[in-house]
Amino acid sequence: MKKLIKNAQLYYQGQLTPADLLVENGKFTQIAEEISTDGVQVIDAKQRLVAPGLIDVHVHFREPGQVHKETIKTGTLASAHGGFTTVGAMPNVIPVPDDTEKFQKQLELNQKNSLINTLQYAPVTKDETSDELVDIEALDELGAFAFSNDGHGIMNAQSMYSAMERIEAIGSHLAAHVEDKDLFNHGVINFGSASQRLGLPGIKQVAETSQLARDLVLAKETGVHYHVCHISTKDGVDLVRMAKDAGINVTCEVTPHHLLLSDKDIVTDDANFKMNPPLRSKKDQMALLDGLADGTIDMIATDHAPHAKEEKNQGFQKSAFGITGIETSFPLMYTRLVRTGLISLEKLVELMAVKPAQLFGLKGVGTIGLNQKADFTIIDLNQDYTINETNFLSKGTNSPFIGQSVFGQIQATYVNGKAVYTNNHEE
Ligand SMILES: NC(=O)N[C@@H](CC(=O)O)C(=O)O
Ligand SMILES: [Zn+2]
Ligand SMILES: [Zn+2]
Repeated sequence: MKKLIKNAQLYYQGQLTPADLLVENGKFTQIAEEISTDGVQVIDAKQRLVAPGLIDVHVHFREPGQVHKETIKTGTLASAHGGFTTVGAMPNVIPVPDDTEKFQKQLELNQKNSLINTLQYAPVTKDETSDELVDIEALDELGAFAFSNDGHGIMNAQSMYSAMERIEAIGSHLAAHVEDKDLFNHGVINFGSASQRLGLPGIKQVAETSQLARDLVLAKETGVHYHVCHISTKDGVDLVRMAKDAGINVTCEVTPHHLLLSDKDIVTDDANFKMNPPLRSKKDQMALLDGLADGTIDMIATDHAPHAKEEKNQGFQKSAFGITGIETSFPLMYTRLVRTGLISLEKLVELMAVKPAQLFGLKGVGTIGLNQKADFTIIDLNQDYTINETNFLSKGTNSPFIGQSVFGQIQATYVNGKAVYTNNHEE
């Protein structure tokens, strides 16, 4: 089945350009200023942005184990609704896929239930909490996207060192949730004025930065591609900047919420603002924006971490860490970073598609190109709407951005040339 996308404002080879695109057998077979062919289905993009399908290297689907929070089906539908066609799913499901049998089962589940490309992280250690490494080579062989113990820091330096050596040897990637468990203690909110004001136990910044500093030294020694998950502090950004200057093979991601909010925004005991790492100080937030602008931060990732309502309506002390995020990421980033002039639209597409693909070595995604598979999204940059709980296709509806007005509504998302989400009846 052929499809002709007419009147696109296309992101192509780093630039925005008016174009038509022909899709045949799931691939782009022609990209030109004007294409006319008969007997094809025509989709009028109406001068809207046509971007490569967005890529999020950090999401949590909760299947198996906690399907009341999210399933692979609802998570991937929510992703498509957010303009995403490729995601990296973290392995903190139950059971953790920490051997070849469980990993194979996880891949099969993903395959069976995903509407988009779901890439699967393998854990670094057994159960994500032990010091014992998984069979890194075997899980890589099965198709692990990368390795991460997300949700937990890797406390044992020897385990981290060996993991890095082995992951480097196979050319894979290590994505680190940097958190020193002892320094983190029982905190629920950033340590500082907000924790004091609300009388809640604080999470010290050094819980993040001390482990990050250790890891950067180990990464230098081993040469591994070391990726920092959800960086949240000024000191963290400074460390990554120094490490990059020193030639260490490090990349990092930041979430929309850490870029747009600080602990000042937490005015009541509302767990829509509870996530790990926590929202930091205004100074940290500004440093993240600087790090994004100067290239220290390589990409935006949502850390989409859905939970059930009852798990999020119990205040900071008792609610779960994590918020829904994949559906609001593009509109928020576009509205708050591009429309305000902080970054260009081209740069945003780089941060949300091009760079994640490039830095994680993903072939054939993250850009639009001839004979490449047709993974793309159509976005109306001039359509505004209000984020509210009923918009979400994810089972998780807890967001600190509810009530906010945003531009950049996703009109449709295509994977292999097939619509996996459309907000109207054009297809
Ligand atoms: N970010 C969170 O607050 N929670 C994540 C775990 C994680 O990303 O560390 C989760 O799995 O719920
Ligand atoms: Zn994490
Ligand atoms: Zn996470």
